[in-house]
Amino acid sequence: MRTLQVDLGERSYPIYIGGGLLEKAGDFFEQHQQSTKSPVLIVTDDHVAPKYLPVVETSLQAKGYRTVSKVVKAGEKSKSLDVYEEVMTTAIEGGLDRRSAVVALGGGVVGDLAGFVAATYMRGVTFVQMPTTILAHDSSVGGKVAVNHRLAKNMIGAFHQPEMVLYDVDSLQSLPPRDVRAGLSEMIKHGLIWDAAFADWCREHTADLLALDPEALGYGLTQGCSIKSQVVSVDERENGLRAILNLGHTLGHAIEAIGGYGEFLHGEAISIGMAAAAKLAVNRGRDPQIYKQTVSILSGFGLPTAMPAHLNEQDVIGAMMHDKKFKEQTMVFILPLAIGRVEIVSDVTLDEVRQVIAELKEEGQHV
Ligand SMILES: NC(=O)c1ccc[n+]([C@@H]2O[C@H](COP(=O)([O-])OP(=O)(O)OC[C@H]3O[C@@H](n4cnc5c(N)ncnc54)[C@H](O)[C@@H]3O)[C@@H](O)[C@H]2O)c1
Ligand SMILES: O=C(O)C(=O)C[C@@H](O)[C@H](O)[C@H](O)COP(=O)(O)O
Ligand SMILES: [Zn+2]
Repeated sequence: MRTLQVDLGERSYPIYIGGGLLEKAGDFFEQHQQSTKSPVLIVTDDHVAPKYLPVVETSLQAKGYRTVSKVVKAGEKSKSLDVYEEVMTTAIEGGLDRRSAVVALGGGVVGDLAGFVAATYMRGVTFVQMPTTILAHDSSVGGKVAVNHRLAKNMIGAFHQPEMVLYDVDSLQSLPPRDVRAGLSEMIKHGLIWDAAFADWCREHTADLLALDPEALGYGLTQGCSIKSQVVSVDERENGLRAILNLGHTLGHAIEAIGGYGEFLHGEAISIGMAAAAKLAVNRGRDPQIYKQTVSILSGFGLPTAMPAHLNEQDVIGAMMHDKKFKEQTMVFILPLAIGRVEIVSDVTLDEVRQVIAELKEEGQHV
């Protein structure tokens, strides 16, 4: 097992990464929740529950915790205020008190939803992340929790750090291939924003990662979590540096929203967004190799890098204008300076965005 630490003063917490950890959930829980046996709410989805819920329930119950479970429908649509209210109802009916914990057992959807419940139930209770997707190496670390609004992603949320992240990498073996690829998109992002050598390593280990080779996965997830926690430790609430974690998200979130939170997976939309950011950087005079290399690594993983032809340019721009990063008539974009290095640029005009959308549609015709 590898252990990383997210350094945030009194809100610091460990990330445990290894095999067989869900079976030991009760032991880890006791270490972190020694003083209370208040009921625990486990939030999961209907793909994850049949596979991993019983083992977590059994492990917690064996240590004397009473558990209450809420199984939501799998998929991005469950990151909604309606489902949030349903989970709250389960928490209240289940008798959770102020010393209770909420556990997110699943991917980023369950993590963001359960985290927002933990942040707001009785004004905030303990939160534990048990990620079961590759993508969740990103979402389980850093404390951003939220649900979506019909008009814009993650619009209703909070910062609420977990007490610990228990990352059982054995669980990843049951992921469908599409979710494997989408999860690797955020792993590649961590290389593109922070560490050229790690981006290279991802490219060189494309086949191993797609095949869920345990050694490659363990290394890749540890590096991804480590980069994420280094950034978050410097800037917990996104007053500056943390914005770099948003590479590809300005456009990506718009694509997810206009796709009705289901047509495109988060990692897929972010892949298109990363290609767009690289193209924008090149249009602003950066080395054309940046775009070529970005597209090469992403497409090597089978990720999309072209703007889908059926997406209407005006709809995309309209959705982007609801984003947290829209200010007056300009957009904040994270743009690559080179592979492994990015800058935060706050003066990208809508015309530049229109041009990139058109160019990425053109690229799509050559795929
Ligand atoms: N809070 C953050 O910092 C942050 C960071 C990145 C992404 N996110 C959010 O994360 C979400 C995407 O996360 P995701 O890609 O994990 O999606 P997800 O939670 O929907 O999981 C993807 C799919 O895999 C299934 N699944 C999960 N674990 C499985 C397993 N072990 N075996 C088989 N199937 C399994 C799920 O049921 C789902 O169908 C988005 O909402 C995105 O906005 C948040
Ligand atoms: O943790 C962060 O900060 C990120 O930006 C990570 C992103 O991968 C993630 O999708 C996040 O939820 C986006 O945050 P938002 O503030 O743009 O909604
Ligand atoms: Zn993301």
